[in-house]
Amino acid sequence: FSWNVAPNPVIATTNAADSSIIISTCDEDKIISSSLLLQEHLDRMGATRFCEIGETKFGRGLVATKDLMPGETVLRIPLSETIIVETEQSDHQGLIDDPWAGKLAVKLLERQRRGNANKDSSKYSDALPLPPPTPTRGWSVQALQTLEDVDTLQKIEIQREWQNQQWKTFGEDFTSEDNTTPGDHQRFLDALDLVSSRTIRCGSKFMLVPLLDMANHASRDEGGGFYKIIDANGPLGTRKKEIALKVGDRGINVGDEVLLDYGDRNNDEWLLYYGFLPNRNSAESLILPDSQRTITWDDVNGEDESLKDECKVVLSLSSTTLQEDIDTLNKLKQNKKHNDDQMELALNYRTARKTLLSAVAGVKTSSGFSSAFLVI
Ligand SMILES: C[S@@+](CC[C@H](N)C(=O)[O-])C[C@H]1O[C@@H](n2cnc3c(N)ncnc32)[C@H](O)[C@@H]1O
Repeated sequence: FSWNVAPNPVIATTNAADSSIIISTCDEDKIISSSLLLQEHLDRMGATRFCEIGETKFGRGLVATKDLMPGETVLRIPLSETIIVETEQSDHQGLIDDPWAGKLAVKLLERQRRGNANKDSSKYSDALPLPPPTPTRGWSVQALQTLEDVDTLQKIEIQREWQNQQWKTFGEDFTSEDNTTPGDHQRFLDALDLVSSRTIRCGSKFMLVPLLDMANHASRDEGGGFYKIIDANGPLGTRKKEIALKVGDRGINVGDEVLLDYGDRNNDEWLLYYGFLPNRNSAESLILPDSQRTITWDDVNGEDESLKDECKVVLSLSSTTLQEDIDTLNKLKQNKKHNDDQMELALNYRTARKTLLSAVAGVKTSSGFSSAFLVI
């Protein structure tokens, strides 16, 4: 089990930075109070939890309220509180015509709309944060150029097309009750971005799970947990299905952040769907532009000289060295201004890419690639 959804190649034609975000509010206090209302609502609906919403080093997250051993359950949410789309294409990921994301986005927006009449319906959507800062959401030209990779720019474009396709296919479902109003398109794209960064998958079920989806990511090695659907006792001797979040191999102490392993994916996918990059990504892979060969960390210390040479050529095409990029990134972090997030993410992406290229090429930098991963 894992956060095993590589959402479809995704993206957007409108510039999100220029348009108002409608699905969630920018007002942090409001998100916090809505989160607490959601937590209380779930308690009333029979959730079991040994964690609570809290501020963590990754922003909002879940914090343990007691010590827990590896494999213990930290959170159980009744399946009736989740938003589910069933798909037959359970073995395929990233298919451009795979409809689960658009369908989930519509369901999410419907819940929000129903909230006007029934407050419980919108408790989940009210507590959602802004969509993550993926490159399709109004990145500056400078930030996009900083990625320094034509293939990545192409993927961003494909994702944009995919998002618009989803709007064409599912937008009508969402607007059928009234006519399309200004902002509907952006509202749909926001929902799609949220869905793409928060959905978990169990077999053919794609699910938005309140509270569980507030767990931030860490790999299993770094203490990330996992989830599964379980049978639990319901009222009057009945049985009911729940989704359980289980503690990872390191166990958790009270006050620690409860983390979830979202699954292995390369930095392109983290960037495009989640809007962040893990510090260490052992699953990083990239395609060399000339030979179209894929390199991964398994290629480090290999004996294929042509592969090494090609990596050196790719590195030589950049106007900056890895060390220069690391220095720039560190400077940016030290003097961080409000709107530097895109640049930081883009530079992180670029340094991670060059770190892998240097490692496979066998090129040493002063920071040393032998640490295997770039941890800044
Ligand atoms: C499923 S949500 C996790 C909860 C989220 N922080 C919230 O407030 O609802 C996934 C999003 O959380 C953020 N996130 C999760 N894990 C992260 C990590 N290890 N580092 C930085 N951001 C992370 C990213 O914005 C990601 O798109």
